[in-house]
Amino acid sequence: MSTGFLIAALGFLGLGVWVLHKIGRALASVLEVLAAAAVVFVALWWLCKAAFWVLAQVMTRWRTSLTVAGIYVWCELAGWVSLASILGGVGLALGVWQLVGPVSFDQWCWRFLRSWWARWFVYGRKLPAWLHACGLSVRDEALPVVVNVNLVGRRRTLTRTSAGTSSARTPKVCKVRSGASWDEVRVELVAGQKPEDFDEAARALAVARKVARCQVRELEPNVVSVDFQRHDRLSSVVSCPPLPDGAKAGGVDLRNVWAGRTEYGKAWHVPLLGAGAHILTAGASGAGKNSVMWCPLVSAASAIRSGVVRMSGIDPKGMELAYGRGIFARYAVSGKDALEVLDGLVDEMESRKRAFSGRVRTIPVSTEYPLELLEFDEVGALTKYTDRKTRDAIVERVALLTTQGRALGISVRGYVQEPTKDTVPVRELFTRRVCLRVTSKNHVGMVLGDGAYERGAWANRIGDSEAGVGYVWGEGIREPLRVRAGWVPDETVKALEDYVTNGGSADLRSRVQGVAA
Ligand SMILES: Nc1ncnc2c1ncn2[C@@H]1O[C@H](COP(=O)(O)OP(=O)(O)OP(=O)(O)O)[C@@H](O)[C@H]1O
Repeated sequence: MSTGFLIAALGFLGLGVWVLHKIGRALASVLEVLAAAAVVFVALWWLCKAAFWVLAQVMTRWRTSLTVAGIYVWCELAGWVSLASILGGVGLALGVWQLVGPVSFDQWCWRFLRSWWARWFVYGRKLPAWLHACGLSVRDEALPVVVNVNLVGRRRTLTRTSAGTSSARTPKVCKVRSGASWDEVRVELVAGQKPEDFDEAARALAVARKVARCQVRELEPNVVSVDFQRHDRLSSVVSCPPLPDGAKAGGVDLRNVWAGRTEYGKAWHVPLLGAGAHILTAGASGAGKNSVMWCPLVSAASAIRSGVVRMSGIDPKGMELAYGRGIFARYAVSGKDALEVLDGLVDEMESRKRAFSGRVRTIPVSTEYPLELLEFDEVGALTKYTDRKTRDAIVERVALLTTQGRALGISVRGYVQEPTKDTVPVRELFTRRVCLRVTSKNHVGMVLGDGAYERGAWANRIGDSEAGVGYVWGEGIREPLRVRAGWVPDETVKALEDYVTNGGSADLRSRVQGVAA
């Protein structure tokens, strides 16, 4: 009995082991199939991703793709030695070009290479991290919750994905243009951002890039250009143009008169006539207001000499314009005389209105109806520090001329040290403003308008040695532009006076009297 039971038990046990063995083998082969399928699936997934990435690169970076394809085809057909020798030859030719004509080399070749390099190796790689560090990324608070289940420790944890840059959306770098001194990086904003956010972060971005200046320009509602200044092109003095040779004096475009250079290495032109011609220049003592005044006059010398421009000057200090007194047909030092000059201009304006009303919308300037250009130095001396009656009368006349003079060929250019509303109550009426070195950050906004400082017009940080450097903003200019006025030495002012008055033989005052008569 016990032997039979033992045999039966052993039989069952054997059967059980055999069944388990079969089940184990079946499970193992199922798992094997599943693992193989998973490997194939993952491999296919990565393959598709890689193919998609390559396709995207070819589509979006077609120049790089073409270059790579070209190099590959060349190596296949002609071998790498010929390619290397040709590249070496091209490099040598470029080196010679750089030595012989650095300006044309930069303009036609180097800036494209530099832009390409900056796009891929500087801004493409580093800008997202700088933007994130400067608070210019949008953190996605609705990140997916990841559930970590630990079977061994029977513990479950809920976590969000990491909070680094990968969890935040940063603006996309669209294009980089690298000029001689500025890199202009065009970025596309992400939803939730506005251009003003970039304005506020401009200084932090400059620090991140380790440059002195960063300026933000709004190009489209969702695209801004973040400009980094690599070199200061305005660090050395800009010379004013030579006076024309009397006999060869050509016509002057009074809407576009050379006044200095911009930080982009281009010429800075100012209008003396038409849109943007009423210019207010503010700057602390010694900031270089006089070069902003004299340089365009030197450029327009032939037009002043020929009588197409008639100059008026108000010079409360009696020193600055007095140095070139001969070029001014009307001139005043005291408040009473200033009022007389302004009245003369207002009368001229009224007579032009009568002569042209209903016939033209903008009068053509000529020797008969010249551009009346008023240079009003130290505006504050007469609009704040005189008796109330004179002050009010002066402010009223200046307001009349700046609001109505444009179409009638009358322009006013004012200069002031302290740009507060008390000192220049009519400052808003000047259509274009220049802010040279000022003593306080608040003055920048007072001169150039709200938001100018945030947009990079840091006129309070201009150094004492940078006389003539300033920012221009106003009608016709989208963003504050850093410029340096051409430096006009005393002897050039004298030469200008000599040129305009034809060696002192022309009495410009008679032109006013002639018209009045
Ligand atoms: N564009 C310039 N480039 C280089 N140096 C300049 C320039 N303009 C002026 N300077 C230098 O700065 C000095 C002061 O200039 P300027 O007399 O024009 O200042 P300002 O602003 O008119 O001062 P103030 O209001 O006291 O008359 C000049 O004597 C000259 O040495």
